[in-house]
Amino acid sequence: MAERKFGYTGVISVCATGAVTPLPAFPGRVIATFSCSGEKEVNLAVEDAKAAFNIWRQKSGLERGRILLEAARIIRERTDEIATVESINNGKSILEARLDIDTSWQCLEYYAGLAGSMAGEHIQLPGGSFGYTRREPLGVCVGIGAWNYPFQIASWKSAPALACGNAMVFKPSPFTPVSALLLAEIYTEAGAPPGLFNVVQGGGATGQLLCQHRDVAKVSFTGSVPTGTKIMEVAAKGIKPVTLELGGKSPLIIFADCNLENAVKGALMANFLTQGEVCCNGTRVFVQKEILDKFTEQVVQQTQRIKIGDPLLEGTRMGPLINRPHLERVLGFVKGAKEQGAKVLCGGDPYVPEDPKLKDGYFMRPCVLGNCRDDMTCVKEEIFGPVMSILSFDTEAEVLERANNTSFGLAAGVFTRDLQRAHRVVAELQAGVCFINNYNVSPVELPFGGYKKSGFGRENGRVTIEHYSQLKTVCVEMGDVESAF
Ligand SMILES: NC(=O)C1=CN([C@@H]2O[C@H](COP(=O)(O)OP(=O)(O)OC[C@H]3O[C@@H](n4cnc5c(N)ncnc54)[C@H](O)[C@@H]3O)[C@@H](O)[C@H]2O)C=CC1
Repeated sequence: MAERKFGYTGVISVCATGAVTPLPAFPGRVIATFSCSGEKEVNLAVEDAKAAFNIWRQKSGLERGRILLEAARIIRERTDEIATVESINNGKSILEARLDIDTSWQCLEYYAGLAGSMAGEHIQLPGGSFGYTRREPLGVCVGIGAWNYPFQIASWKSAPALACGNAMVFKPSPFTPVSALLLAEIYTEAGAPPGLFNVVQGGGATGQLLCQHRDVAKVSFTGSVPTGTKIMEVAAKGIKPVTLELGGKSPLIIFADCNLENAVKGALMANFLTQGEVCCNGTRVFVQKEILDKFTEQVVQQTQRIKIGDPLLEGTRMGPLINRPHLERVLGFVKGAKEQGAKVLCGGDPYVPEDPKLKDGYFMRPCVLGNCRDDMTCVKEEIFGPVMSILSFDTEAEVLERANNTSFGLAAGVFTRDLQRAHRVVAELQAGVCFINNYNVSPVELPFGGYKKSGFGRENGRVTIEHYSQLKTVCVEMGDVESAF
């Protein structure tokens, strides 16, 4: 077995006992052991990031961009290797892991391009006086990630942070601790000062230590609503800005005039990527009555064809869920849905692959639920697994009201051939990210983030610069002081 040791940037608290082996991760097998960071290690990591920040903030945007571009190049070159680690880390198929790595280096490239163009304004004032603004970094930012897109989340948070001149201490989810370390290694190799992107490991306690640290200027968090609430409370005590990327229960609206083939593909994209463990999934699929039967039949057929198994095999399209308790939770939602009157049209049960090595894996068959009503738990709560709920509707006004009847507001989708209807509907949808005639594509040029309880702040796109920088106003007097005294 080839051994691979993970390198770290600067002083970090991670202690990987033994090497991580990027070979088939048999279910339940320990691939790496990390110790959680306590107060001492968190302090060291922040101290280290502060030192790096003092070097980094003095570089021009162009210089920072050059290092980000180099890091993007290294990620691109190592795509297969990183994707393999990510697939083992999370359980997602190798095909999807490669896509995650692609969007990661694209994000670095995008912000590398913007780094050199960040600028303030010059404002003329009376009597030859003037003012100007400087766009300055915030300092040491903290990134806290969920387990579903470990490398991508670390990249989407660090790229804009670093482009703006900040340092970042990042804490991955304890369920997927491995791949963020590769990113740290790559930033260093690309020429970033040691400690600029620093990784600490641990769970909630470590996360809290980071959020409350007095030298931390900002927290960007991806995870659940309850944790987001706690983070906001802690950040409020220090008057720290936060970006919160939280959960969702997004609607996908299929009108009768849609291109049915695309709508069916869209519904699968909206529900079954990364074993359904995707925050922006369109899990409430509203289908106009006229095409309900046809749509449902085709969706079920295609869902049954999804190949489940070893995520490292090229043909696999769905791997295991993140862990046993989560699998049981998702299966529990299916059971509850049946009890409330939903009909399981396919899947929703544990899956045992033929390969004996995989027999204890956390696999389940992707599930389509019919006969759903808006008041069912499976329709109201985020399941975060491969479970699609199909609901039927009659009119546009009705479906809009039902689609918006949720405390979440991350994403929404609409399939129709009617151009005016498409834009009219998305204008009314209470969601931060809307898709017309597609679902779950996330080009890094477009801002991503939620409305309502799905959070605030944005990742990707130009706007994120606002979330990782602050504006300094400089007022310059060219005449004499006119004193009031
Ligand atoms: N909007 C978005 O971009 C995304 C949102 N999510 C959401 O994340 C959730 C699933 O991810 P999980 O990892 O289970 O979420 P989680 O909220 O349990 O944990 C997320 C991260 O927060 C850390 N954490 C836990 N307690 C903390 C505390 N008190 N202070 C600071 N950090 C703390 C965890 O260790 C982990 O790194 C789902 O609700 C999903 O919708 C997931 C991916 C993307």
